[in-house]
Amino acid sequence: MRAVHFGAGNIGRGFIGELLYESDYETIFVDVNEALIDQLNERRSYTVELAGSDEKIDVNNVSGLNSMSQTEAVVDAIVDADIITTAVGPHILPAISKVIAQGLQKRLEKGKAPINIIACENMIGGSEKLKGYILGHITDQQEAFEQNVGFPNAAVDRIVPDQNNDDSLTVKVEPYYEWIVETSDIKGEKPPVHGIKYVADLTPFIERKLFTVNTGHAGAAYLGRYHGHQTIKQAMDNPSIVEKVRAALHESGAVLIEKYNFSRSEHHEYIEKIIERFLNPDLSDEVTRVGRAPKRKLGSNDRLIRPTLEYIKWVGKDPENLSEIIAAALLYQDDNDEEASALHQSVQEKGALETLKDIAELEDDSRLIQAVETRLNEMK
Ligand SMILES: NC(=O)c1ccc[n+]([C@@H]2O[C@H](COP(=O)([O-])OP(=O)(O)OC[C@H]3O[C@@H](n4cnc5c(N)ncnc54)[C@H](O)[C@@H]3O)[C@@H](O)[C@H]2O)c1
Ligand SMILES: O=P(O)(O)OC[C@@H](O)[C@@H](O)[C@H](O)[C@H](O)CO
Repeated sequence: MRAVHFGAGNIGRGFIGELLYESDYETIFVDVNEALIDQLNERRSYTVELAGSDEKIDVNNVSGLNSMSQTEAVVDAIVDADIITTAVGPHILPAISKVIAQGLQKRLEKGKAPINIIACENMIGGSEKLKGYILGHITDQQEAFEQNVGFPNAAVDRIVPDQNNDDSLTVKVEPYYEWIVETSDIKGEKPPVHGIKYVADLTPFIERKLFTVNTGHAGAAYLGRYHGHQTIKQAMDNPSIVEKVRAALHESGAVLIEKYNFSRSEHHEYIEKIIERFLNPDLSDEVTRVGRAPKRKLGSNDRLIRPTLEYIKWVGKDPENLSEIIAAALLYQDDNDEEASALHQSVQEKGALETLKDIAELEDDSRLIQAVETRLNEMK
């Protein structure tokens, strides 16, 4: 079987590539990083190391293509693929949609078997979103497209920090992982990938993941940066930060428990397990990686604003800890991060609250704005 995977970065190589290999796929990684692509083609193999153990997995049968300069080859790879996956970042999905559309169109012309495209990005409805971008490039055969191309939404969870290994293809990852895929939009057979858990309704799973793992992670990153810490572990070793992150996860958790009828004790165990993962002594994860793209993270449907608005709506109390994380996100600075620079400039020009209202599409008198204002005043 053949997989075409867009994005040979941390999660692409360190998670999706590993599971595809273990499921007998040959994987063609499509990326824009020439050096990485050359190395994949030279060696056809790389290693995944499980942090905290001696276990190493050699991932074989891999190669690389450039999504910008080798479009014809990418199109042909898509024609012969059995599955397509992505892990490029939500903002890159529009950029890869045209070449995917060309490949799919050619598949349809040749009457190939149905195929599924799974976006493994940290967002709600990622595959569906990608489908929207791809549809913008599908000029004919729309009906065949709808019948033969599935875009099942997914939730992926494994912490893969930026890498700093002697071997530049090696990826060190945490042993834990979860890959959940919704069955409702699958076309043809469910892709036989070891490690995927198929569910009929992804909503509770993606919300639990995004509003616990990623809400807590963002909390550690933004509060960590505010207090001068460099890594997530250092931030979480600060007793005041770990308590605020835990309390924020109990705020988002109160909503999740209520909405999805999760067992309270199991959800509290889930929170503690995540805090333990953030404290992993065998991984070094920079707050700048976890805090990257803060404008995206302050979006209305993302890990900070959605759970805070829902806490106000469902629980009716002051979202004390979630709003402190949002305040810290508004004060976040990283000159090497385009979104962080734009955010900082906007905060300087029109103030933190106006910036938040714009990014998160909130009203002046919103309780969330008032809560964040209180926290900002306390933090000054
Ligand atoms: N790292 C994690 O812990 C983790 C865990 C779960 C989900 N994710 C999600 O996975 C996605 C990727 O994250 P990551 O941490 O692997 O980032 P990354 O930066 O390590 O990898 C992204 C890769 O995409 C490539 N890319 C950029 N533009 C491209 C284009 N036009 N065509 C093809 N490739 C392109 C980059 O060169 C890079 O290799 C994000 O949506 C992230 O939220 C990450
Ligand atoms: O990838 P982002 O930028 O959406 O979020 C940063 C981290 O929180 C994220 O990559 C986690 O490591 C991952 O979601 C764990 O499963």
